Amino acid sequence: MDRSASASMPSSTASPPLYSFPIASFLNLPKAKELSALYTSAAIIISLLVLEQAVYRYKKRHLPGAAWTIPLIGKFADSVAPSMEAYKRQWDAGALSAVSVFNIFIVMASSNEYARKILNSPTYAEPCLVHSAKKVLRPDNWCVVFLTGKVHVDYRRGLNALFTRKALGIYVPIQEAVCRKHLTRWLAAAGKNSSSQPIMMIARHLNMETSLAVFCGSHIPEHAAQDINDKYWAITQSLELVNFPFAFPGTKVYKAVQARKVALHWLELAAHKSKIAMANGGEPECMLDEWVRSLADPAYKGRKEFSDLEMAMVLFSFLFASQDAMSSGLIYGFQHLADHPEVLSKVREEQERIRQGNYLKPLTLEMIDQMTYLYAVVKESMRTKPPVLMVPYKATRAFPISDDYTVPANSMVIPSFYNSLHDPEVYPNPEEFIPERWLDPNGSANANPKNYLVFGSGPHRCIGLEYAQMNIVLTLATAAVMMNFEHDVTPQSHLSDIIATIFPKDGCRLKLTPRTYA
Ligand code: HEM
Repeated sequence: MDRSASASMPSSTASPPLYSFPIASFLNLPKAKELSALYTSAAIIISLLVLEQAVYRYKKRHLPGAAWTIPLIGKFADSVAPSMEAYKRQWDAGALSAVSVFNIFIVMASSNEYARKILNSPTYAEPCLVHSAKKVLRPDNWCVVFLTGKVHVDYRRGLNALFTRKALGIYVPIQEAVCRKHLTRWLAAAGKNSSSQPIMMIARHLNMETSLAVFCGSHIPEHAAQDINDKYWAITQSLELVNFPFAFPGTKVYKAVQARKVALHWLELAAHKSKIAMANGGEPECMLDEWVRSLADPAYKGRKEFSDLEMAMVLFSFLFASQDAMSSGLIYGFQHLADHPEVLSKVREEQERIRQGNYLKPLTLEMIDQMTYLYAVVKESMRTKPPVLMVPYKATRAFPISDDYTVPANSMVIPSFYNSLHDPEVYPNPEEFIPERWLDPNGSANANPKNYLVFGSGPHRCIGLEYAQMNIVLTLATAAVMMNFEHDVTPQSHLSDIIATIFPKDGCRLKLTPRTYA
């Protein structure tokens, strides 16, 4: 007898089978009270959804943009995986266009006129960091981007001492030493592996170590710079337009906050050491020293006391503002030079002339000033591939941006730089990389400086722009004399990834070999 079969099939007269359910209750209709609650909830939800659409349409008025917004999330999907193609479609839709993400109403400004108007209207609009950026920078950080009006002007004035020509002159040997160390390492690695390698992460590392050495000199140990670099990628990755709202362990913002803690720890220690060194009569050897020295200058009128933590927070905000933008500028600089051998050979001719054949002679700011052609290369490289595509601002009150449109108060308003930098009237053949356009003082590129929005415009214009350009020039000059670089072009080389700033999708694969006379 098959006992197992009988055991598994309970008879209908025994206890009720496990799969039976109360048929009677299933057939029961919901009670009237429950029904009414159901209808009320449905009515509220439908009204809210209709209201959401009505508010969107009311704010958008005649601006181009989707006629309806996707309920609740809007264009969330586009902001999670941003692409150049989607942005270009939005910019080309109109000089002003509308979009909504999570019910945040956003006006995108793509023309030069409107982009500049936003950047130069501090009474109507101010920079607004994405949610994650505030958490990463610390909400109590009083860095420049959070300030407005007179406090902002005074604060910036106090930091000007860090970017004077005297200060830049102090930074040059530091930058050159780090650059040579890293490029030598790149060449050593290339010597062991003859295939091309992406320079994306090694260029970011070079940039990070340069920044930390310029900011802190010998007040930060080399292993700390390595530690900060290793963790910094978490910060870059957290800079999405929309993040999970709470920094729970495991989230991108949580990891970024941990990385910031490590960086602030080392920067605070460096500020402490710099104060001691300057108090003992030391000569300024880095940005921190120059800052401490300028505060002690009897001619200096601003606030004199800054705690170690306050100084660390300023330096961290510099890192935050520059690490991704500088790396993008640097990597595209390499890619453009490798793709245009005729430009690279002109760069080398210029180096030969300035260095008078002595490639080991230390660089000075005066020598860098003479690199006119390389400066044109860097300017053109960032025009064609602007590291920062746009900066989010917030309308602090109703902002009459044009004759027929007023941005509603509390909307996000985003000036985009791409169309200004690719305007064919100002830059004929705008997609082409032509450094020569910057060499003619009367040419249309130089005659229209207001189109060059790579570093923004107005009261929040980049504070580090001269240092930034000088650093990219210095790095490319050193690379041009130390190494040959050949671009391994892949189908993704000329597509851009947007990871806070823009990068070649394949990470820019270069094959490096040493130049014999460097
Ligand atoms: C290629 C490199 C860089 C690019 C493309 C770049 C671009 C920008 C842009 C577009 C802005 C916003 C301007 C505006 O709202 O009008 C900005 C602001 C800023 N940048 Fe840069 N930047 C670069 C490097 C640097 C460096 C090296 C530093 C510091 C060492 C720096 C520090 C800052 C600061 C502190 C602000 C905020 C200024 C304020 O709110 O007053 N940036 N940058």
